[in-house]
Amino acid sequence: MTSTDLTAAGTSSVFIPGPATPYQGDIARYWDHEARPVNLRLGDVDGLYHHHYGIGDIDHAALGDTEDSAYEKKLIAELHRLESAQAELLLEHLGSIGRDDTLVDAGCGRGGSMVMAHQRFGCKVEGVTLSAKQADFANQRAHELGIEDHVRARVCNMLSTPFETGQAAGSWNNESSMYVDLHDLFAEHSRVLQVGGRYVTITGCWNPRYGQPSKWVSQINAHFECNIHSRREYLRAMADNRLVPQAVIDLTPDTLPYWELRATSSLVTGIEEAFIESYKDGSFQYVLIAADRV
Ligand SMILES: C[S@@+](CC[C@H](N)C(=O)[O-])C[C@H]1O[C@@H](n2cnc3c(N)ncnc32)[C@H](O)[C@@H]1O
Ligand SMILES: CC(C)=CCC/C(C)=C/COP(=O)(O)OP(=O)(O)O
Ligand SMILES: [Mg+2]
Repeated sequence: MTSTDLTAAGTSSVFIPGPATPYQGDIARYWDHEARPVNLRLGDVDGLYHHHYGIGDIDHAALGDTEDSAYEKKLIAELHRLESAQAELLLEHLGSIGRDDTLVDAGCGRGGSMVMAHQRFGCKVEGVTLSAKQADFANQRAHELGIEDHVRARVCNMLSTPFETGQAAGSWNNESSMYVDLHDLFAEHSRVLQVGGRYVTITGCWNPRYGQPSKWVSQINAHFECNIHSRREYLRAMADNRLVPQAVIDLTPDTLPYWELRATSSLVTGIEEAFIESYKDGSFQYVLIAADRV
């Protein structure tokens, strides 16, 4: 078995098993090397670093005149505001969470959603990511904010977590479920959640009404080395794992303004067209699913 001793990286002295599969090794490397300005410059706005997209209407008054020398800075702040609004919507769907509760963020990235969850509920938040760089980053931010006793990221496979059965009052995947088999994923959430606990995901999924994944969906998969599932697959895998949907919200119209604004910025990455076109032709959807663990 391969292993990583993260003592030198400052994260933990515990023995961490290597990736469960060669694919997971690819994904760990991908996120270890990720440093796109569209993510870092947005995170620098207020110290919440996200790896997900935005929702909501553009505040044109806040953006002001495109000719203004401060316009680009305002544009970055606006994109960041929309990404944080996305995380707020996800957290809202966790329902009422107490200070003594524990939440699990599966695929936590640099930890922006974890910090927001702690600030909202005062509770413990445990995150897992395949990337040691991301876990270090998230733990460093928690330390800087003085919340390291409540917010912690670990290098760990979300399909096989160290959490106790029934430990969590809530758990979520924020744009991280397209890297795993959904039956395996929901079996693990179902194990970790207490009965009556709440699971929430915000994800991009292909639309069964379109027929099969469109060329745009294939382009997004290739760009991120992920495997986008269909909406039908989500609902089936939840039903098979004691997760009963309470809300299924199509956020596609709410995320389009974010993409159209982002496409005009200097921080474009080249994937904007695929998101805009697939949302418009109906082959791809941005959805929130909130489910009760029964
Ligand atoms: C697009 S990022 C989303 C990050 C975060 N949820 C957010 O909203 O900012 C995808 C994340 O999923 C994580 N991930 C992918 N497969 C994973 C797995 N099998 N176990 C744990 N984390 C995984 C990656 O390491 C990365 O942190
Ligand atoms: C909705 C779908 C299909 C998401 C795929 C997962 C993903 C890579 C999310 C955004 O990460 P990011 O914030 O690092 O990406 P970017 O650099 O494009 O902002
Ligand atoms: Mg991003």
